[in-house]
Amino acid sequence: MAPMHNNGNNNGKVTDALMPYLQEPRLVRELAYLNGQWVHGQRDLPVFNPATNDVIGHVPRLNTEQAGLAVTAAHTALGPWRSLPADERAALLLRWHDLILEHKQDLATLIVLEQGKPLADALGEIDYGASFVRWFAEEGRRAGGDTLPSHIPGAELHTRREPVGVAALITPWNFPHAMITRKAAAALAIGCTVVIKPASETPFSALALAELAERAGFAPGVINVITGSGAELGNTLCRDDRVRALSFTGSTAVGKQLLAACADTVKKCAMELGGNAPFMVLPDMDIQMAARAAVAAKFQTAGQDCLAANRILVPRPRYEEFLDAFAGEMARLRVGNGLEAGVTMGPLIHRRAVDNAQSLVDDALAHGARLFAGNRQPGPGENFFLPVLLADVTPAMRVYREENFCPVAAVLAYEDPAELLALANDTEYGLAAYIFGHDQRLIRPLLDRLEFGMVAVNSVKMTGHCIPFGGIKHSGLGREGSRHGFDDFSQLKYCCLGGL
Ligand SMILES: NC(=O)c1ccc[n+]([C@@H]2O[C@H](COP(=O)([O-])OP(=O)(O)OC[C@H]3O[C@@H](n4cnc5c(N)ncnc54)[C@H](O)[C@@H]3O)[C@@H](O)[C@H]2O)c1
Ligand SMILES: N[C@@H](CC=O)C(=O)O
Repeated sequence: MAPMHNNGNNNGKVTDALMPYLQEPRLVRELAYLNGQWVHGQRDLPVFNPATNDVIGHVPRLNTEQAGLAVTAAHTALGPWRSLPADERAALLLRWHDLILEHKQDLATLIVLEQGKPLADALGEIDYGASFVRWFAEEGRRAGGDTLPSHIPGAELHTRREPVGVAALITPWNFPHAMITRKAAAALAIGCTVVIKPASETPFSALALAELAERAGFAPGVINVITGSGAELGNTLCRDDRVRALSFTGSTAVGKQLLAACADTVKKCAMELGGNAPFMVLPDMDIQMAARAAVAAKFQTAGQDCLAANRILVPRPRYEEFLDAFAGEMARLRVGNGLEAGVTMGPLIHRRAVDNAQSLVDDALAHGARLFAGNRQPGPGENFFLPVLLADVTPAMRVYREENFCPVAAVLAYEDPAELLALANDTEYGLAAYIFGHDQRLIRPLLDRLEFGMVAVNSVKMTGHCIPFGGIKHSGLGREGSRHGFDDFSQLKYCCLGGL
């Protein structure tokens, strides 16, 4: 299709591949956003559409000096921003929220083009992302401290909740919009300024958010978006003493490196890391309903979701019945380009992810798993991997131990409640767990003993602006969303006002 628009904002470069799809091409920025200016790097990085492998545009590969300049901008903007009345910060956030929803269709289309998920899911992500902006705008007006009963005669004791300072936000590619707003809205509402480093695979969603923030009227330096190598820029942000908080969402391996890099400057660190969720089917559960829920919980975002149901645990007497039902539900998934009507599962993010999926299946089959359903036909493009159902998975297999992050479902049978709990907790991860069933005598003890930060009973959906999203063990530190979302971006100051 011939391009309809020229956004003309990128020094002669035009993202021809994106233009035909957008109502407002100016949302696509191929420059980084630093101190209220759109800036170049010395080199560029290509951005690919995972469904076609076409290059859809370029963004600057900023160097470490430019990352430092972004921190300087955020540091300079901090004083005026934190001094604004909370109502004024809230008003700006609400304007940003309204602009996001006004441009929902374009923002969702951008997600599909750079991330691959189906358009309906991308539209849902924009609603989800915007909900954090509204929530924190409102909560920021109520985020105060406490007055304490005094133990010192004549003294007045109170605490204030103050912004921690400049916050670095490093985000992944699987939710390129919502993982930014969930952090940025909390940080900004409480009075921090931010430097955002989106994943190199999906920078356009982040830059579109910066464009809308500029239109909303945020002052220069309050919101900065830097693009380039994760390792180079991430390391610079972690080592800069002016950055007082790091909020990271991504893999456990990278999170551990960043935690170590932050030790020297003793930053507040929020870590939203990987998961390996158990999906527990109880003996009294309707099997067809359980299978439908398990397919939804496993294949969302083509399995590239931190909440994906990775280890599906089924009572031995209902095992084969469940496998049949799951295979039937899985067959209804329609794999293809996320822009095509009716597609329910898109491509994986890149070829490396496809190779990893294949190697997980090969490893499981070599260790005795059964390929129950799914096939080895190629998908509709290089980065596609068709859904696979593996039965008879064991703890010896990589697909059980690792966060598999692909459309491979692993099912195991359990004999009794003790084995169910032991299998569910048998992972270094501790993000989310699902229980499907009705028997309270089984559910209550599981709620007590499951080692996960979030547990959903009879619900695939568990996320939202008002809940404290987060994991334990190697899945992370801290919570996002809810009133707890402020904790990693704020610190208490205790004041003792003596009577003299
Ligand atoms: N817990 C959550 O809320 C949550 C949400 C979404 C994704 N995730 C996790 O994210 C992972 C998938 O995302 P990903 O592949 O983008 O993760 P990743 O760890 O590879 O990358 C995340 C971010 O870190 C940057 N980065 C990569 N290497 C770096 C380094 N050495 N130093 C500094 N920064 C670096 C990347 O550019 C990106 O911006 C999965 O593990 C998934 O579970 C967790
Ligand atoms: N699905 C999660 C993000 C994890 O990948 C969410 O809902 O926030």
